Amino acid sequence: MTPQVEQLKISGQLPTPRGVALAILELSRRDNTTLGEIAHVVQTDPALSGRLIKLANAVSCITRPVVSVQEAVVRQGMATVRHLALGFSLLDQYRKGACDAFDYQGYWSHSLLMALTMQALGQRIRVAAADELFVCGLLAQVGQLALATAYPDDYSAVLKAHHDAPDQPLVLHERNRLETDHGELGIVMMGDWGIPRFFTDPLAHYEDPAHAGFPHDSRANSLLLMLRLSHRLADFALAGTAAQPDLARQWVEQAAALDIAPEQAGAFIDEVLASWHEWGGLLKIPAAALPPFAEIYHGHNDAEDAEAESEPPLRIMVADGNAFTRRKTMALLVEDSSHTVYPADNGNTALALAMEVLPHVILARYDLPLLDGQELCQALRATDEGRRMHIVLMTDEHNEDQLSRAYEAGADGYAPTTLSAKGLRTRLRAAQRTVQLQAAWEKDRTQLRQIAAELAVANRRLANAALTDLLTGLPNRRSAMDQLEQAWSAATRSGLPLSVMVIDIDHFKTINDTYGHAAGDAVLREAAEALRTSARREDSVCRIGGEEFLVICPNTDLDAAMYSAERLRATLSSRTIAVGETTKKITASIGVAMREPGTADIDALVSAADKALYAAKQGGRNRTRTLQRSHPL
Ligand SMILES: Nc1nc2c(ncn2[C@@H]2O[C@H](COP(=O)(O)OP(=O)(O)OP(=O)(O)O)[C@@H](O)[C@H]2O)c(=O)[nH]1
Repeated sequence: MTPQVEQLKISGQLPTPRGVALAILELSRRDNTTLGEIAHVVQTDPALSGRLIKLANAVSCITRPVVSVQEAVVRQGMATVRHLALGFSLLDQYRKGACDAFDYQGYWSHSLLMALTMQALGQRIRVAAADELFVCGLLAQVGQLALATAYPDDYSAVLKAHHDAPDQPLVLHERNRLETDHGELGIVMMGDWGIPRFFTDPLAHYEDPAHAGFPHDSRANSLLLMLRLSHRLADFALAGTAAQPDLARQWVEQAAALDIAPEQAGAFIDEVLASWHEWGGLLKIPAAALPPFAEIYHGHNDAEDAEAESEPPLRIMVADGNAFTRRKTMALLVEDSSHTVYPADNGNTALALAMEVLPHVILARYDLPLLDGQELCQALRATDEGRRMHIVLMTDEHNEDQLSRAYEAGADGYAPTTLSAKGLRTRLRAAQRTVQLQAAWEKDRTQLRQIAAELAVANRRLANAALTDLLTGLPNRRSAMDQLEQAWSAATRSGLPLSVMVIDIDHFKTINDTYGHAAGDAVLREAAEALRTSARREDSVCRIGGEEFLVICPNTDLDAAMYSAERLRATLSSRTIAVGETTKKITASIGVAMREPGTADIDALVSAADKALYAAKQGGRNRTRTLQRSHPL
């Protein structure tokens, strides 16, 4: 401990909790204090009671909600309650102070977000109780508050100097002027408050982790990474909108070191920021609501988009049972890239995850637990999706037998586990080419399918146009003959009768001559519409000549056809049709014929109806005739 810190402690100038928090702190130092006694003291402070209950519920989502202070105290334990009471007490007492350049509100806003991030990370990475991590985050920078409290004027000068020379770390500015720094001071204070060294040791190094020297797989190292990530998230939330996209990307890169895959980052951050906003309201600390993290993160510029297009982002799965090498590989993969990386810590998880997220590339350790790399490869290659994946097996030693077994199992490549960033990029390039080819092929296939679909539509339109009379929309002569051919075949097969009628508008030439061709066209359209809507549903009305219509009547004998024809004739003659400026009544003559054993083909049938039509015209028009046997009509 430096003399300055010693001096500060003696002079009593450092922030200290008061009231209930102080009582709890002192009570918990005694050997025989019970949780019931602590709960009793907590209850005397309604604000503290509410905050403890809220926190207890935030981390115990599986069990039933906590509703009483006693329960919250039992669930959190004496040490945690003591530290939470301390943190909240400091927050309430030091909302403002004499240090002009110190942003007290901003300090608590940052600390609160660190606390909530630590708590949320604690739910994923179980290095300590989530409530303890909350306190650890809340007090992580309490040394700054202490310096602002003890040396208000000097610390203002320190902050101004840091503002003018931001490249130099704050601790250096602090040391230059005050011969101590917030890190050192904070750790001493927390030690005095009984916060275990397990929490305070990483605090000494998290702002400069390169010199920490903790073993990579140690809890202290995890805690250090968590503190760093929490600090970065608080920096991100409090930064201006211009700086946020870059900070967001840095955060995602660093989060990979704690197995938080980039696509999980958004949901994680949004959730933490939502609770920050909520707690901010509760504690009356600024905590602005931010847009969804994905929106900030994807604020790419055009140059980046162009780059991404030339090197498409990949879905990459890193399957490695060793947490350290897995995180290292993940960190290398997300560095300067927009790849999405999925971690798996054993072969079974890797297989299930691969089938779910369909990665483009799999980097799998040969010695994966449960299902080794070779077995994973074989299992994947047995599936359609798995055959498209680019699989690189990784091993520690160069072993010829393993190498040949890896290729036999279907691996695309082989790499040492100690792969450098450059080596990794080289291997990804091959996968990227395959993905680009697959994407180009997929694009071509989609385009071809589109063209084929458009052609089919165009062909159908053409076919329809070729079979449709443009003026009336009715099937034209060609279509009529096709339909009649089909009806003829059906009648041959079924032995059912088949009849046709030929309908010709009377004195149509006069309409044309009197009112003009356009008026004639209008009359034809009206007549066609009248015939189409009045004919029986199973009959087909077609226009086979100028003012001549053919009606095909399947499964209809002569009597029924004559009856139906007469109905159509009556319909036409009852209509008043607008012709130019005036209206006109039209009539039509109809010839009917039924297929008989002696009828040779469809031409003979239509010709028989034509002859009957001629008879109708001869008989005075506006009538229906058949020549096949005498008929009362
Ligand atoms: N407006 C118009 N007229 C057409 C069309 N097709 C044919 N015509 C005319 O229809 C008339 C047919 O007349 P005709 O077959 O001589 O006999 P009609 O005047 O109908 O007298 P009948 O059939 O003997 O009652 C001709 O003047 C053709 O020019 C068309 O698409 N539009």
